[in-house]
Order: sequence, then structure tokens, then C-alpha cells
Amino acid sequence: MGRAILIVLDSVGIGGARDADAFGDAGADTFGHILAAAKTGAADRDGLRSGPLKLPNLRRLGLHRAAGHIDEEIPAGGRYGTAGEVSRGKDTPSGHWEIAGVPVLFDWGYFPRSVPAFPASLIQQIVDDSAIPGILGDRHASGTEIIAELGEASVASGKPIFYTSSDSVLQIAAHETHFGLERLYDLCAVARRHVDPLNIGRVIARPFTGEDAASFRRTANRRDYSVPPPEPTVLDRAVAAGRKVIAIGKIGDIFAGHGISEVRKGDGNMALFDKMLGAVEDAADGDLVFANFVDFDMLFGHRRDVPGYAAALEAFDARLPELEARLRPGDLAIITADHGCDPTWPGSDHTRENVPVLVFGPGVAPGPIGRRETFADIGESVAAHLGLPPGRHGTSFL
Ligand SMILES: O=P(O)(O)O[C@H]1O[C@H](CO)[C@@H](O)[C@H]1O
Ligand SMILES: [Mn+2]
Ligand SMILES: [Mn+2]
Repeated sequence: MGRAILIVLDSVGIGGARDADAFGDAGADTFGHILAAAKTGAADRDGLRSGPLKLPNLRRLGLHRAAGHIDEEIPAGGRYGTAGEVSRGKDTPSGHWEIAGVPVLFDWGYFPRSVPAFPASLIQQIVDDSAIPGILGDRHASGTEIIAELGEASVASGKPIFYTSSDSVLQIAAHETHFGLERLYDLCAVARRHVDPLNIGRVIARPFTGEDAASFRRTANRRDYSVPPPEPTVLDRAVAAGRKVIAIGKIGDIFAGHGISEVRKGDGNMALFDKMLGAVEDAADGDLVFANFVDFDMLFGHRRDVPGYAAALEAFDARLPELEARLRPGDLAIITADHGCDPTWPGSDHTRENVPVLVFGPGVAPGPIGRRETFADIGESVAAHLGLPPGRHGTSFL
């Protein structure tokens, strides 16, 4: 049976979603547009990277083939294909829960694009229950931009910054020491209670440090307050069967701790890769290591930074042989994504896209798995590999 290693490259979509138009995303293609930009030099940045994308390992595992960039030069080194999303949203929890076998077939609550964006009664309840002097922001925004704009006023007034995006999310930014990190966490827990009736997917604490607009930086102490998935996922099935589920990065938060035996966090993709390697060494037969690599989305997709995204893909690719060297006979590894976030697309939000499905391991015979109709096929394949009972939303491709 071996172990299963499930890897989400956060936002590394490959375009082609049948329903992209309904999201205003027809033509969005995170990987394809970075690949194309790199060919023309549009992904060059002095001191960072230059030239065509160098992804020898992901290419060998079939990323380019999965994405429809036919590549006959290199024989496929793994099973490769693509998956479409059936969940209604293009947000992180929907993508991850569907990967884990549970699509989100209900509508999340969203805050309108108006200013203010939050209902006055909601803000009043949160202010009353948390003893803050009021709030700043109260609109849709990019997190880094709104901290640069309102961070100094927030520090001076003691009012935290509330903002949202096209995700089902209430984000609260406050200074880590002037406001206080624990106080920010307590405030988010209060806010979590009050947004429950509005069906909001996540409240996110976004602490920052620095002393003025030019030096404010968000820290790794971000914390997500998520609702749990609507029904048991493959993670819950694994834990119920006595297996260990080791969550790397924000996986534990995304599943609100449900079906998670152990959480290992890291600051940035490279630290997360180290944590993942450690977990692969520690996992026993039948266990699941589930990792999320957040930088692609948070640092480069939302910031619409093409060279940064390209460099992050190359850095991840360069470390893949370290993972492959730690795989044992019978292990199954899958690389996929939870949605797109095309850095060439207008705005700063996610993009509705298909995702790659790259399946590899010492005993995995190379070849195509075609287009899967739901990300849930990934979780069901993990279940089949680990000998867990099947769920009701997907079909194993093993
Ligand atoms: O601009 P920042 O704060 O990074 O916000 C992004 O991060 C949120 C959570 O991933 C998303 O909803 C998106 O809006
Ligand atoms: Mn995501
Ligand atoms: Mn995101």
C-alpha cells in the first residue's frame, strides 16, 4: 500500500475550464501564460531569473502535456492529466475540499463590492464583542495595498483594517505589536462567530510589522478561521481508519483541523518543502502527507507578478528530485492545484481554471489519465491507494 503524498501548488491552474466564462475568466491560464511570457522575455527580472521556463522535473512528470503543450521530446515520467472543478466557487477551501473528495455544491456568502462592504450590524456586533474602537477599510482590497494605505492610521487609532475580496472571506489586518497578535487572533475568533450566519468561508488574521507605509510587511503569523467541510473527506476516512494525516502549511487551517493528525507549518515554499520531506521520512505505510505551497498564490498570483511566479515554479521544480529520492516502493505522489490565479489577468483575484494532475512514484506506470470531471477523483484515488472506503463524489483513476 505504501504512503500517499498529496501536493497542492496553490493557484497553479492550466486554463481550459468549461465554465470559466461564468466567472469572467474565459481565456485565463496561469501556467500557459507564464510559459508564454517566459518565451518572450516577459518573465525576466534582473537578479531573479531570465529566459524560457526551466521546469525539467515537472515537465518530465507531464505538466506540459497535461496543460496541452504537446511535448514529444521527453518521454512521460508519470501519469498525467487534468481535472475540472464542480464546486461553485474558485476559492481555496472549495478547491481543497473537492480534492479531498467533497465538492462544495452550496453557495458561499460574499460581501458586495460596495463601500462599505460589510453590513453595519455585523461590524457593530464585532466591535461590541471585542472592545475595539472601530474599524478601517470596510471594502474590497488587495491586502498589501490596503496595509500600505491604512496601516499608519490603524497603528495611530488602534482600529484594525477589515477588507474582503471576491472570495468568501473577511480579512482583518492589524499591527503585530502595536495592536497585538493574540488580540488580533481573539478578534478573528469573535468575527468568525458573527459571520457564521452569513455563510462566510473564512476569517483571516493578517498581522503585519514595520513602522511606516514603506516598511510594513505581512508576517508568517497569518491564521485562517475556516468552517469545516460539509461532510467527511478522505482525511477523515484516513484518521478513522487509524492512519496518520500530516498537514503541511495551511492544510490544517483549510480543513479546520478535521481529519488532521499533525500540523507542520513553514514560512515560504522552501521551508514548506523541507517540512514535507521531513513528513515523508516520518510517515508509515498507509499514512497521508498533504502539503500546500502557498507562495505561488499569495506572493505572485494575487500580486500579478509574472517573473516572481516563474521563479517560484523553477525553485519548486529544482527540489522535486529530493522528494522522489525519498519515495519508497508502493508510494503514490500526486501534484495538483486548487484553482488558478493567472498573473497576467486583470484584477487581483483567483481565476477559474482546470488543474494539472501529475501522478508519480516508484511503481507508477507513465501514461495519460485524460480529463477528470471533478477534483474529487484525486481524493478517491488517494483513498483507493490507501485501502480506505470510497466516498460518493468521485472515481479513482488508479
Ligand atoms: O490581497 P490578499 O490579502 O493577499 O488577499 C488574498 O488572500 C485571501 C486569502 O487567500 C484571498 O481572498 C485573496 O483576496
Ligand atoms: Mn488557493
Ligand atoms: Mn488566494
